[in-house]
Amino acid sequence: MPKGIYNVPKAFNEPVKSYAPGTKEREQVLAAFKEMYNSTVDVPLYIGSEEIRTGDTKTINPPFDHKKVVGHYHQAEKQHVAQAIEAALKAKTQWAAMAWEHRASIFLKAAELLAGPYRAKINAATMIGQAKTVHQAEIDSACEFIDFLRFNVEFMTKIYAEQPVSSEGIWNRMEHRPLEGFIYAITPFNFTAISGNLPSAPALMGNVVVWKPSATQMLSAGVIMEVFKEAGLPAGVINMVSGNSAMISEVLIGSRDFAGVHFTGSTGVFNDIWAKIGQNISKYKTYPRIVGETGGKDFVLAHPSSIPAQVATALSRGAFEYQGQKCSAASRAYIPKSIWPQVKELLLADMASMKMGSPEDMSNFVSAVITESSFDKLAAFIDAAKNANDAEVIAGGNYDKSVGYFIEPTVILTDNPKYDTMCTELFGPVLTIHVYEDAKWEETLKLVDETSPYALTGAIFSQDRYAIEQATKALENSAGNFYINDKPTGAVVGQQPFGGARASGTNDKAGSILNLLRWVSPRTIKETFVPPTDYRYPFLG
Ligand SMILES: NC(=O)c1ccc[n+]([C@@H]2O[C@H](COP(=O)([O-])OP(=O)(O)OC[C@H]3O[C@@H](n4cnc5c(N)ncnc54)[C@H](O)[C@@H]3O)[C@@H](O)[C@H]2O)c1
Ligand SMILES: N[C@@H](CCC=O)C(=O)O
Repeated sequence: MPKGIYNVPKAFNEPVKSYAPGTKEREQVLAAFKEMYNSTVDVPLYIGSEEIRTGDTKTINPPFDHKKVVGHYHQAEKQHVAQAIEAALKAKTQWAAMAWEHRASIFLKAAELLAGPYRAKINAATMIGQAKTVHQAEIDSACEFIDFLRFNVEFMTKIYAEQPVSSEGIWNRMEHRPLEGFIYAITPFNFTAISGNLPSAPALMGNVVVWKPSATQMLSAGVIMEVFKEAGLPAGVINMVSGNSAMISEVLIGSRDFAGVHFTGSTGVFNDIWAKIGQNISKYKTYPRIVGETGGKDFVLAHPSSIPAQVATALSRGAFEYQGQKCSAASRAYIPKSIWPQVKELLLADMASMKMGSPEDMSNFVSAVITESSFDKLAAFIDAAKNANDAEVIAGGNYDKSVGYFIEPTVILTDNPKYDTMCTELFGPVLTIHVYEDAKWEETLKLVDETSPYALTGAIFSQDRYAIEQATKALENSAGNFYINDKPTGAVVGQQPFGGARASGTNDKAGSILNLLRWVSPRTIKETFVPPTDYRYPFLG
């Protein structure tokens, strides 16, 4: 037990390295890339203290060179998932009882390992396995992951410090217990940082976790487990299983000890998980916490007063960085007629200069999309737009999967504001633009709000403060992360807590105190120093 009321190191955002030619970090990441690309890793299941190799493996292939094999990962069977629950529950008592400063130390050490000795490795794994350019890998797998770890430690101490008042003669205390049971963390392919945060945030608060990464993030998932182990995380606190998602969910959500799910991924999958939890509700020891951050159809709305170069740059970056595979990516835009010719000219010039290929070639701005099924889906939407009466492809539109799953950054222009790609999440480098009459600004605000079921991110551009105020109010429920004169991507931990409502999730704001509060169950303790010894009130005489 602590013998002091400790202060933790002040959290700060990890500075983003430049990787400019001639820098040490560029040399290091390229060396790590080469080494990983020319070897084959074998990613096991991590259950308790064991690394389990089931022999039922799947290959890991870089999306930009899909015939290349850079490793294998092992798939779990039912018995392994049950074993992971057992290992978690076995670790629980000791982990939950460990003094908080030791839990904090483990995750602060993980942050420093990522900032130093593991930086090149985790970035290279993210570049290869998830097809991120070096800058996109750096802001995700290095900086955002480090930020989650550092800031969560600080938030944890704020939660513990928040105490009720005590009136004379009594002492009221609040303790924040971990949940009874285990947490199921399910993570998406597109952010290594999210994969690290979803199991580690509940673990930091004293919980034990079974983590299921995405099949297309296994290369960096393996590195995350290496980092946690080297940081000193005790066996069984975070157990990693991969394989058939439906089977894994059936076992975990079907367990009496299931205490919560920490999910990030698509809305459909989250809805299924919620329904499964509902079906099992009478089985659980405690009501499970359900936290899910899901899809988006994120908008950029320009006012006639906005500056065309700013709008065009926000679209180039917001829509096409990481091939549009951010839940926050700008995927629908509303541009007033008066500035459209300039915005169009600048945007198309930007796009003409974007190079696409392997992340190893650092002159590439974009790379491949994650899988063949994603490629096929995107190609079908592009073809449909080419054949539509109410839409046209005005830039890009080509695709080729012979070597990698390459989809050219594409812009669809539509005069139908409810055109399919204005409403449906595509999750790729496809931006749909609707040009509106300047006089229809207010109608367009309504349109932006009502067009999609999602409410994750959105951006408005304007030089007119009245218009900014009006849009901020009109779009109050349209986005959980709302940007004024900035692109809708790139939230920073501690600065722009992230998440949305409506079909975009439970809005529990990853990278904030609000998220950590979901992983504890407070107990109020009242202690009376001198208890009464007579039941009669004074007025009874
Ligand atoms: N709101 C956010 O913060 C946020 C962040 C990143 C990604 N996303 C969303 O994630 C999606 C893209 O990621 P993805 O393609 O990895 O999503 P996905 O929904 O296909 O997969 C997410 C995770 O769920 C797993 N899964 C699939 N079926 C399952 C089941 N029946 N039971 C349990 N797990 C199951 C997958 O294996 C993966 O680990 C997009 O919709 C994007 O908007 C949202
Ligand atoms: N937090 C990231 C998006 C995560 C989802 O993919 C951003 O703000 O761009």
